[in-house]
Amino acid sequence: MIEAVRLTKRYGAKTAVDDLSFQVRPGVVTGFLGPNGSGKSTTMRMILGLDRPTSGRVTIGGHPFRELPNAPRQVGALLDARAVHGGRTARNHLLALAQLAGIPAGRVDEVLGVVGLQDVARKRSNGFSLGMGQRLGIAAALLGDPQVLLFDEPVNGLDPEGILWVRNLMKALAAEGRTVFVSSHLMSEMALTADHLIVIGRGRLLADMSVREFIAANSAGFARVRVPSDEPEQREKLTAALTGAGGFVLPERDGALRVTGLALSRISDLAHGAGVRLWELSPHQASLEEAYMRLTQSAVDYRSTDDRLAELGPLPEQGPVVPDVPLEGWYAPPPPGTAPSGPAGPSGTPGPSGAPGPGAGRGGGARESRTHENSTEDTR
Ligand SMILES: Nc1ncnc2c1ncn2[C@@H]1O[C@H](COP(=O)(O)OP(=O)(O)OP(=O)(O)O)[C@@H](O)[C@H]1O
Repeated sequence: MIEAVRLTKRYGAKTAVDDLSFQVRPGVVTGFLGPNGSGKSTTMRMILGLDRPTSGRVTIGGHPFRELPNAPRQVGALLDARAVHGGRTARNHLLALAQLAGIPAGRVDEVLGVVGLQDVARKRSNGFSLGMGQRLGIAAALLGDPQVLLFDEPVNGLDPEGILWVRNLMKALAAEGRTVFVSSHLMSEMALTADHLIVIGRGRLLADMSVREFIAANSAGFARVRVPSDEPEQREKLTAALTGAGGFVLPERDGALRVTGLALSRISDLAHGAGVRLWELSPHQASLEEAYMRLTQSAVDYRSTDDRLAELGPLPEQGPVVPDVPLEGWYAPPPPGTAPSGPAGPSGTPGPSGAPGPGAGRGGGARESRTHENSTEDTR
């Protein structure tokens, strides 16, 4: 188990990690999520004894990393896949690491096979693609057959097949009872890989819960309403009626209206009262990616000026909604046969949802919201 207690790291005036306490348990994949610059890598570096905490502590199996006997055989990590001596072949790189850690050479060929690099084992790694470099980094992490594994953004640069492979590998390692801690800035990927989530923003803990609890605590139901496409004035009329009744209305890109704060029956009555014909009135559940972006939106350092998330307004107050069928993206209609029938929330929108579908997440997370980088902070 990894345990952080009031972990804090300051670089001059910058607080990269702020009073962070959490536990990472064996047997499950724990996703470590946060927008760019939220302190994930700094936390991982402190777990691995590469950075000293300003205050607080972090231990693995009860010991600080530097005090672990034979650490490479207990803890494996992928931090920066580019940190490889490019002049060496993949096999020689791993052999050097194995020798340092007293690991038998036979294990090198084993892990090369596990990561699928056996055919290029005798090629110099400076000719490797980013994805091959990631695989080599993962091979290095697996070398000591460790019980505790840390992966910092392991799917960076991987193609869809590689991403699936990493996902399955993480799950298999956890199923063997290992502690698997994986950072990412993409909720959509973590939702498919992790069982448990630790979410941070600006170095502070925002959430520490299972994926299922995360959805329940953070997602919100909404209604999608559509008027005939050739009657824009009807849309205006309906918007005025819904807003007047206390609803929050957001126009979607395809002409539909996204409504929160009003029950479906109330929306229907208001439309009828205003003499507006409806082509669609359907309940939806916000995507997991959106829930994540809502949670972290005040903790994002860099934001695009064209950020429609900011227009969404606050989450309507409601009890937890635990979804049980896959979510669709923001603008997709519900899949056939998933018309919900459960109890309605305050907005009258029972929740067809669950893990995000392929369309979940508009724009794929905070990285794409970045318009400029504060290079004075990136002094590593
Ligand atoms: N050595 C350093 N000196 C000064 N500031 C640093 C140093 N390392 C990290 N920081 C700052 O601390 C903050 C957290 O950085 P960190 O790399 O841990 O975030 P991250 O969540 O891993 O981000 P990303 O997803 O972009 O990799 C950032 O503002 C970063 O600029």
